[in-house]
Formats: sequence, C-alpha cells, structure tokens
Amino acid sequence: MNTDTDPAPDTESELSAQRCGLVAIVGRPNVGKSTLLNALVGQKISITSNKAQTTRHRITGIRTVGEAQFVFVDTPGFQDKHATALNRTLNRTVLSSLGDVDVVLFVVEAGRFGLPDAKVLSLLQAESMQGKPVLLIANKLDALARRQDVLPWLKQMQERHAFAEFVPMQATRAADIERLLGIVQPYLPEQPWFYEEDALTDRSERFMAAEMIREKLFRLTGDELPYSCTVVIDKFQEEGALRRIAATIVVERDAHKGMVIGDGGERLKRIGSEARQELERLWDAKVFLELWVKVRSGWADDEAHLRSYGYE
Ligand SMILES: Nc1nc2c(ncn2[C@@H]2O[C@H](COP(=O)(O)OP(=O)(O)OP(=O)(O)O)[C@@H](O)[C@H]2O)c(=O)[nH]1
Repeated sequence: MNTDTDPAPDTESELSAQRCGLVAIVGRPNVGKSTLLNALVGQKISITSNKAQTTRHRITGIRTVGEAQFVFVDTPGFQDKHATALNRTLNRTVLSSLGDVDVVLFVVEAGRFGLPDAKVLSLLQAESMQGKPVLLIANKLDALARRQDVLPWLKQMQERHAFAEFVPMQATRAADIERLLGIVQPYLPEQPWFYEEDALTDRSERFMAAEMIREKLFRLTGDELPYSCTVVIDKFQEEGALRRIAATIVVERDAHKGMVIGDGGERLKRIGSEARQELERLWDAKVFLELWVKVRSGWADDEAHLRSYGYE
C-alpha cells in the first residue's frame, strides 16, 4: 500500500498535533540533574542530596503540557574515578539511555566547565549521537558571583560543541522551568503520547517508597554510610487512601547498623518519619511505615534479592 497517496483518516490527523519524545538529562554528579527533573515534572520523582551518586537508577518523569508530552530520563552521574562494577554499570546506563532519546539536556554549572564535564560531553559526541540535538543547560546561575561572566563563558561553550540551544537558568526557579519546557517542545517529534495525560512516572509506588527511604537514610547519616547500603520493601499494601509499608534497610556491618539506628533509635525514627511525611504528600494518602535494619549475610549475591533491589 502506498501510504503517500492515501488520505490520512481524521483520527490520525487529530493525533498528529500531539508531540511526544524522550528527553535525557545528563551531566557530571552534583550539577542539579535530579533537582531539574523534579522541577520539570512538577513533583518529587528523583531523589536529591548533596552526596554525589545518589541517583543509581534510570528514572523517568513525565510532564504533559498542552499538546506536548515530555518523557524525561534521568541518568546517574558519569563516573570514572573508581572502576568498580557498580560504576561500570552506571556508565553503561548513561550510554544506553542516550541511544534512543530525541533530545539531550546537557547540564553544567553556569560559568564552569571542568574535566568531568568534558568527559560527559565527549560521550555526547560519539558517532551514534550525530545529529541528536543537545541543549546546554547552564544551571545554578544564581550561584555565579558575576552574572556578566556568563556571556563570554557561553561563547567559549559554543566552540566546544554545536549545541542546539544555550539555556542559562536556575533549576529552583519556576519561571526558568516553564521557559525551558517551551524551548524543548519543538524538539519533540510529532507523534501520539506514550502515557496518560496525568502520568508522572512509570515507576511503581513500591519503588518510590524505597527511593524515598534511601534518600532520608543518606541525608541523615551524612558521609558515614557507604553506598552499599540499600532498602528492600518487604510489604506494600494499599487499602483505599492508606498504604501499609514495611521496609528493611540492609547494611554491610554491625557498625553501620548502629549508625542507622542512632542513640536510642532516634535516627531510625527520624528516617522513618521524614520518609513517611514525603510519601504522604506525594500520594496524598496516609502512610504507615515500619522500618527495620538488617546486616546483610551473604544473601546479597542471591539473584532474586538483587532483582528486588532493582539492579537487574
Ligand atoms: N544554587 C543552586 N543550587 C542548585 C540548583 N539546582 C540544584 N542545586 C543544588 O545542587 C545540589 C545537587 O543537586 P542534585 O539535583 O542532587 O544533582 P545531580 O546532578 O542529580 O547529582 P547526582 O545524583 O550526584 O548525579 C543540591 O544541593 C541542589 O539543591 C540551582 O539552580 N541553584
């Protein structure tokens, strides 16, 4: 059948007004990718903290504005300092998440461009990425001491790569987020939406609960706790506007268990109560959260358990 000469049916021409595309957010750790994603989606989807590498998963956030549906892909910070298995997986995730996207938001800190930024940019210059629009997001504009320095700096950036757009901005400023959505929209292909209009993420509530607990865990323990610690959801029950959750924080050593529990159980209590409050806001539901701490005893190697951590 020669589709060129077939008149498009009415339904198709209606759908063709819709735009939908995958938008990758990449950049070295700590430039504000998760903050940006949350602001773009309009809700807390990806966890943030001052600690680099809190984002271990590829997380999508979805935002539908008018006829355009943006499907955001958050990627872990590009890492090359320690070539551990986990970091190798992170780098693979970065590469594979770029192959199928329609547009890339390359996030840097305004006025700064160091070796770690250059390494991420070199990924974007791979042959497989030729022709893919890359937008330079110069974030944290508010943190730049002299605003006027941004222009000469942008000029330098122009020489580093043929960026499709230059967007100096502040991820924490609502007006900048709206402006960015408008800039990205023309780069989304015209095609029907992938998700419902009110969808926010394709991640389950169960996954969001584990992520939220993990964020509080790392925030409230500071730098003492290694990344090997993780959170497993043992029970997740939905009863109308109520969620009953039981979760275990899995640590490697007895000493870590003590850190997580804190004096008289204070820290664990705080982790639980802060996570519970955020989840209640996110879902607009009541949450009962029971938290346990366990020292891992070899069963981390068990495949089923690894799968339940989400590291397939
Ligand atoms: N001043 C300022 N701070 C920001 C802005 N955007 C993000 N931040 C802060 O920068 C820090 C890092 O932000 P994240 O969103 O966790 O950074 P990330 O790039 O996702 O980090 P990784 O998960 O390590 O890759 C946090 O303390 C944010 O509050 C901004 O526009 N201005």
